[in-house]
Amino acid sequence: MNSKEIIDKLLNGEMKLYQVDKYVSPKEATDIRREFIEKTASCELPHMANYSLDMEKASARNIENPIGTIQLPVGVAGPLKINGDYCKREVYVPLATSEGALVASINRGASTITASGGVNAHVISDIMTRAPVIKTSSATDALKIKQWFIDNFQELKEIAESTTSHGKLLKIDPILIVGTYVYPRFVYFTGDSMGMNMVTIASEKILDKLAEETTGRHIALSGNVCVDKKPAAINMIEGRGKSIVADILIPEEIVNKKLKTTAEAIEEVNVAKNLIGSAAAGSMAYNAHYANMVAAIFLATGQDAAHAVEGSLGITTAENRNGDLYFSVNLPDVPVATVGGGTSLETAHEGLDILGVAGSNKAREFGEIVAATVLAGELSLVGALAAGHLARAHQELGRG
Ligand SMILES: CC(C)(COP(=O)([O-])OP(=O)([O-])OC[C@H]1O[C@@H](n2cnc3c(N)ncnc32)[C@H](O)[C@@H]1OP(=O)([O-])[O-])[C@@H](O)C(=O)NCCC(=O)NCCSC(=O)C[C@@](C)(O)CC(=O)[O-]
Ligand SMILES: NC(=O)C1=CN([C@@H]2O[C@H](COP(=O)(O)OP(=O)(O)OC[C@H]3O[C@@H](n4cnc5c(N)ncnc54)[C@H](OP(=O)(O)O)[C@@H]3O)[C@@H](O)[C@H]2O)C=CC1
Repeated sequence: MNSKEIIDKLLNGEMKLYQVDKYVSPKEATDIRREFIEKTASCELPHMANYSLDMEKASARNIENPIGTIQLPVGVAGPLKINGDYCKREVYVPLATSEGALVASINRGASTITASGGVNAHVISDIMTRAPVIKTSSATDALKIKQWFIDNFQELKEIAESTTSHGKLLKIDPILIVGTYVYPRFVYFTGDSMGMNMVTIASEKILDKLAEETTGRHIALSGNVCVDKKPAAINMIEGRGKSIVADILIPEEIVNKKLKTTAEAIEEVNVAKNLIGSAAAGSMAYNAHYANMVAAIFLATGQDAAHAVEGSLGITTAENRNGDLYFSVNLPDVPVATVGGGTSLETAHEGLDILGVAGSNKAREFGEIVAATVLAGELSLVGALAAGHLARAHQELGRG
């Protein structure tokens, strides 16, 4: 069948968009679907058509019904000096965004940090979670299922780990009970992958065993106690992905020169805005804009963009120490990968290459870089608010 015949079949409803791949190569299928959309939406898509990415590879594992790619500008911030447990060097950070002033802001934070000797960063927890929901007939039965998980942990660990050569089931904790429903939170180590496919496959095996040995009926493989891609207190407290803390002491003269303000003013803004303002609003993110830095790095390096929701959680602290500024960011929930998922898409791999963290044994180093970048952007924005420069900056850089 040639492309004209396929488009005719698509237009008259005889073929579905995802069936095009059966007749032509992934690249041709992409072109045909795009042409079909151009016809049905009466528009032209020359920019989505223009890409260098290997669509055959992408359509095998990253995308269904592809019609092309989108492009976002990528800027860099740096040099950013990091004194981490895994990352001990200066980096230039790739950032994909369309928000004018954001890269400038992170760059200013990086400049402030590097002039101050670097930012400290520590990964304090490294896990990925999946929590199914299981239905029982009574709270008493629910407690029995909870006990079954506790009593059989070693065997369940072996079952889960039989599905992966890198994943490890660390614990099942907490096991929540709500009436007749049981929510065991399976906590895994997933190596350098973000791990959601890995832990989902492993957890399903555990549920097969549950079905064989108990009367519990699993209703859904994800019962929302994981908590994946939603903001949640359990993730803030227990952690998810990498939990990371980064901090720095910035000398008074550098605060004055680079941020055009004082430690006292920054402390005041942080308390009034990030702590009290967030509490008054019922926000779960006691910070100014972690999501900005997390989303921009995630887009540049092939992370799952929806996880920016989780990366937005966390608390910023700022202290005036006799004119010097102590500043910290605390990120409990940053799911990152240097293998798997979208990390092998060509531009994503290049983004990881800029940071020197593509491939195995790099995920914690990457986590520290994310946290250091978050500190850079957070510091600059809180500094701009303290100096009264926010509107001016966006007037100049966001409306050029
Ligand atoms: C815009 C600045 C940086 C100007 O800051 P400045 O101090 O007036 O600029 P400067 O010309 O004196 O330069 C200082 C440093 O900024 C950097 N810099 C300066 N200009 C550029 C540029 N064009 N390109 C790249 N880097 C730039 C550069 O690092 C430079 O230092 P150097 O390296 O030369 O020693 C500052 O005013 C700023 O950071 N403002 C805050 C902007 C910001 O953080 N926006 C984030 C988005 S806001 C948002 O989305 C969330 C929000 C606000 O709604 C959340 C909430 O509710 O809080
Ligand atoms: N399934 C779901 O419910 C959800 C899926 N996702 C998607 O899941 C994807 C991410 O899942 P994820 O499991 O990370 O990725 P992949 O499904 O891409 O799997 C990555 C695999 O890489 C292998 N691997 C090779 N080297 C390493 C290493 N050094 N460390 C760890 N693993 C290694 C592992 O194989 P082995 O296991 O054999 O050791 C691992 O399973 C993303 O595309 C994301 O969008 C997101 C949210 C939910």
